Amino acid sequence: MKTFVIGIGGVTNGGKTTLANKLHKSLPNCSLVCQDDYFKSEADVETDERGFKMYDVLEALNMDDMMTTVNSWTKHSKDAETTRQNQNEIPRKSEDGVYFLIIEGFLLYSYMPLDNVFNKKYFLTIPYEECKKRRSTRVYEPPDPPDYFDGHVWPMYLKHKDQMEKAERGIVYLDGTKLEDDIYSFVYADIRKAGLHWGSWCQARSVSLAGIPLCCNWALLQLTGRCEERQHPTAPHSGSQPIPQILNPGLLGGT
Ligand SMILES: Nc1ncnc2c1ncn2[C@@H]1O[C@H](COP(=O)(O)OP(=O)(O)OP(=O)(O)O)[C@@H](O)[C@H]1O
Ligand SMILES: NC(=O)c1ccc[n+]([C@@H]2O[C@H](CO)[C@@H](O)[C@H]2O)c1
Repeated sequence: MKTFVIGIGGVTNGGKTTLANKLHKSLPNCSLVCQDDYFKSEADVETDERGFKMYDVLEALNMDDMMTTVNSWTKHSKDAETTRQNQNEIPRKSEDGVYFLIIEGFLLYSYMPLDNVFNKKYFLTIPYEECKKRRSTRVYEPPDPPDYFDGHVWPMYLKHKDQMEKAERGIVYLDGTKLEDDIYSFVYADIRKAGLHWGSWCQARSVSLAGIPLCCNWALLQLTGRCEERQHPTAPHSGSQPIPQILNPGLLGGT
């Protein structure tokens, strides 16, 4: 089984959906899960002391349902591969045989059950002013009440980003003010680059699935010197030091 799970996280209006849709169209055998599809109904979302509906926290989302979807995709990919092998189909080139899953959302990297699912994590950032401007053109259901951006959305984003950075686990930051096509081309090339070492990568993943801690795979990859993939087998509790990844400084987000 060859699967590759891509996280497209980031700030509200950072361009996650735009990027995820482009990748979804261009990657073969690719599925897409959008976190926004798992919001609870308005009545089930808590209200804070100022009267703001607290949409920008994990509790506003049915994350268990989202995980069920992700796990079901993993199972289906596995079943599809088994069926193909049972039918003695000619094995395709390794890259062709990969099943891609894109998970897109604004609160991906502080939700622990998803953490080991990702093979590659991207995070789009845009500055406060740009974010506020883009958000003001959007109409959510329910629409943002006055002062919602400053009173709830942006503070929750900063909190989430802070938590994420404290536990940095191989996230590639993207500057969401760059041209849409440039961001897409960079990410697409980065994913293809990861695919170049597909064989060893899949081996590492199946070892982890067999129950050996991911940190062992991490060590294995370091020993074999496959630097490009160091960030993949992320081990949140392994105690290993985060390895900064600077693939394309021009696209790095700094906000
Ligand atoms: N690279 C870009 N440069 C300028 N504008 C962009 C860029 N990418 C997306 N946009 C615009 O920003 C707005 C938000 O984009 P998009 O819906 O992709 O963001 P998002 O992160 O999915 O937002 P949210 O999750 O909050 O709904 C849209 O109007 C989109 O056209
Ligand atoms: N989709 C929804 O139900 C909903 C309702 C109200 C607000 N939001 C906003 O969506 C963004 C994530 O894409 C968050 O910033 C929410 O505030 C979504």
